[in-house]
Amino acid sequence: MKIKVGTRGSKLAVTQTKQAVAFIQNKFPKLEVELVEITTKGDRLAHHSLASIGGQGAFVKEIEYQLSQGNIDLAIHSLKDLPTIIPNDLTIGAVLKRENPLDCLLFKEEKMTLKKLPLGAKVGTSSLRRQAQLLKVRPDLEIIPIRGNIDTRIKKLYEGPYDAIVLACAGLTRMGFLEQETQLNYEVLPATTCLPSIGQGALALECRKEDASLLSILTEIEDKKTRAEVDAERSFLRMMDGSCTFPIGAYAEQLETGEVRLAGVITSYNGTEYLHETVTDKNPILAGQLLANLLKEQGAERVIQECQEHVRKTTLHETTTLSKED
Ligand SMILES: NCc1[nH]cc(CCC(=O)O)c1CC(=O)O
Repeated sequence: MKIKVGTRGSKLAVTQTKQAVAFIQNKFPKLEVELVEITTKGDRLAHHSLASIGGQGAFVKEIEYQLSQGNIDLAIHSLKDLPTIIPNDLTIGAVLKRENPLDCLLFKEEKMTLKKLPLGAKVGTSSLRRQAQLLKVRPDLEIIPIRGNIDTRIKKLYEGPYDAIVLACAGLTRMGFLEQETQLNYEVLPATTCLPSIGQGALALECRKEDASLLSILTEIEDKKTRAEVDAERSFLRMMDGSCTFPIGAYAEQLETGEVRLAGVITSYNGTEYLHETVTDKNPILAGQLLANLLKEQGAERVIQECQEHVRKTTLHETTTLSKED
């Protein structure tokens, strides 16, 4: 059997596609794979704001189109970039065992930590979720937008106005940036400080629903624990209407009992309003729904609406805007 695997051209996308393909071929050595590079609107317009090019979905839509058309058979995405609702003819055939799901602060200076950053230090992120959770513990920080792929952002840390930037551990690890010889100065942000983006650290393997032969392979390589965890996180996001722009984070962990413990956060843009809850349930989808309902009871919808109004007001005259995720 031979399949075409689509990937974006960014270094991270190519790296993680190759890692996933190697993993599949290790279990199915007879599977032949051809890599097809797809340039998305999001990649071509990397210097524009995400909101102006159609949000995070812009990276995904063109790849899904090629999948639906049959030009490729498999797409490998960072799950956190994949909207909770995907086209009807497509499905997530497998999720792979996830990397460290947490966020990471990279510092310009050696031996720096979040606690030790000087008053008013400049932190680069275009993610409202990261901004809000950082400002909750350090209201004095100055948040400055930053875009571009991982390499570009690390370069900007050293060449730009930033004292620190925030990136996901997973991408940094896959690209080898957290190995000792790179000598980057970093601190992993614990879930108690910064809940990650829904699905962060996991790779999703998307294919056509009707592609039974590929689906049977994907079922075999699926990491069931990761699937349960991201099902819970995505169920929560779906209930909160994750297509909109507001700070939302979640982290699920499947316990030894099989139950899923799910923590979630919804905040105002600067973290002064902060709704945080944890639920545990044996059904991941239900866990997500329980959590969403708990937070709604505490006023989540008002916090979200106020945040969206703030974003609308502050981004009217700017070319660079904040997005749900960066
Ligand atoms: N939207 C950008 C993006 N999409 C996936 C990752 C890497 C982390 C992952 O796979 O979850 C990143 C970079 C980042 O947020 O630092």
